[in-house]
Amino acid sequence: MTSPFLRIGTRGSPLALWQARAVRAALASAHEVDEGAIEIVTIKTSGDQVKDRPLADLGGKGLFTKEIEEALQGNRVDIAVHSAKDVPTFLPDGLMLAGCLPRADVRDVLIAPEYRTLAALPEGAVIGTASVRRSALLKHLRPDLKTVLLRGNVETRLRKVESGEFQATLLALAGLTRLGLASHATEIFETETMLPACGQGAVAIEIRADDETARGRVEAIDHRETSLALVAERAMLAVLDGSCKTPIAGHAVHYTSGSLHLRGLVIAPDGSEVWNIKAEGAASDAEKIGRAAGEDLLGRVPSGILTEGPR
Ligand SMILES: NCc1[nH]cc(CCC(=O)O)c1CC(=O)O
Repeated sequence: MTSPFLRIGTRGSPLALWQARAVRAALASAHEVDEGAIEIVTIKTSGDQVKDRPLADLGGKGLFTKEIEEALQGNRVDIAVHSAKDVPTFLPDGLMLAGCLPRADVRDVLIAPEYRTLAALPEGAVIGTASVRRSALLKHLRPDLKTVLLRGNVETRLRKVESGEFQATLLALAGLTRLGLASHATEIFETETMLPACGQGAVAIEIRADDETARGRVEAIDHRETSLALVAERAMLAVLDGSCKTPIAGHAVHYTSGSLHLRGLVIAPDGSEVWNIKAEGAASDAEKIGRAAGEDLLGRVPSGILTEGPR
């Protein structure tokens, strides 16, 4: 038996599998190998197992990546494919991000089958979301709304809102689109209204830093504009030590002129206060732009906001 061209580690959720297959297709085409030569290995993560508690209670980020990263470190897979949004701010030793697919739409959407828009939701309406960022931004826009924990994969969340358990939920348009479910969106929020999570809409590929072969193969499909935007967003997060507890948002846009614009914010979990930052520079300085934005926010946001989680 010949050994596979590459082994891809991924979660087994429909969204994760879509992403892994998209990476496989891009690799097969760039390297002119049969898709069958690229193996997809599904791995269960802790995030897939614990469904009844907020992610913040479970020690923050890494829940959807830990076991996949262990498989990567243990040489059981060669590359790991993740939603960039779920990749921890600080990677485990010996691992690195080597590339991204072209970014999809970064916007969040409302799914409110009965009321359709945020403005039309009745006073005190209940919104199901597992994201402290979305919960805080929603409350900033509509302080009367209630948010409750809603975990589970995209399909489960849709089912709960459609059965009337909640009046609405918020999801990333990118995930819905990948699953062919974008028609469920009843309102699309512009990024000015609801700044996305760092990495939202991007698919990132992680490798062992010392694996030159995998690196070369992944770099051949890297979408540079997306990777540079991700570098800026993640550099900002690294300064703020972003965790699931602290609502942080960030979005960088790479313009064809070669400039990179980054917007970021930190928001009090109850939505009562927001700290914004805008930064720009040459895309080649992506890391510097992100770090400076993070440091600017760090200087203005009360430390209690960054260290205390919402309860
Ligand atoms: N944490 C779950 C997760 N991770 C990535 C996406 C959507 C796809 C993306 O943003 O690339 C989602 C679901 C959601 O937030 O709606």
